[in-house]
Amino acid sequence: MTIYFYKVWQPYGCFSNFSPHPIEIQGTYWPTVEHYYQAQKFVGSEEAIIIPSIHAAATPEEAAALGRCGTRKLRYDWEMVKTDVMRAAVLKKFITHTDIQEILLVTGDEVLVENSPTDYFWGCGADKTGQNHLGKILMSVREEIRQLVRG
Ligand SMILES: Nc1nc(O)c(N)c(N[C@@H]2O[C@H](COP(=O)(O)O)[C@@H](O)[C@H]2O)n1
Repeated sequence: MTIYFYKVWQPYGCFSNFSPHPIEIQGTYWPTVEHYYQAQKFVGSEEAIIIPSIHAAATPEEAAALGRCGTRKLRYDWEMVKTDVMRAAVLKKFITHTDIQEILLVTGDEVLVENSPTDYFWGCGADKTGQNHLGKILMSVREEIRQLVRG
């Protein structure tokens, strides 16, 4: 059975990058994966001045709105690095928070799908044909943590 998730308040909401699970990466604490991911779009770019505002955003929705502002230029290599950036953040989230790690592990080998009606890259999109990269990352993180737990 495929497990669909999207909004934080829906079933499996802890799989959303908007869930309130802080992560620490290279000595900096980020309130959510979404805060971290949106900020990384500008690392080393001429728009890097926006990073502290994204970090301080009161909600992941606000962080996403800042990062998605169409007039800001993203770092030149963003398309090449964005899935690695996301995977590192999602792995950190599920290693740090053992309560949701358990929820992830209990999904066994089920297919996980971000049921975004608009996102055909991270999610499956409105017609379910999207690439579902977030779901794929979660499944690969699940496998990596399984190996770590088994030792
Ligand atoms: N708008 C929105 N609301 C949510 O609750 C979501 N989980 C998402 N999806 C996330 O949006 C991020 C992609 O952002 P960019 O389009 O690359 O700026 C990614 O974290 C998705 O999982 N969207």
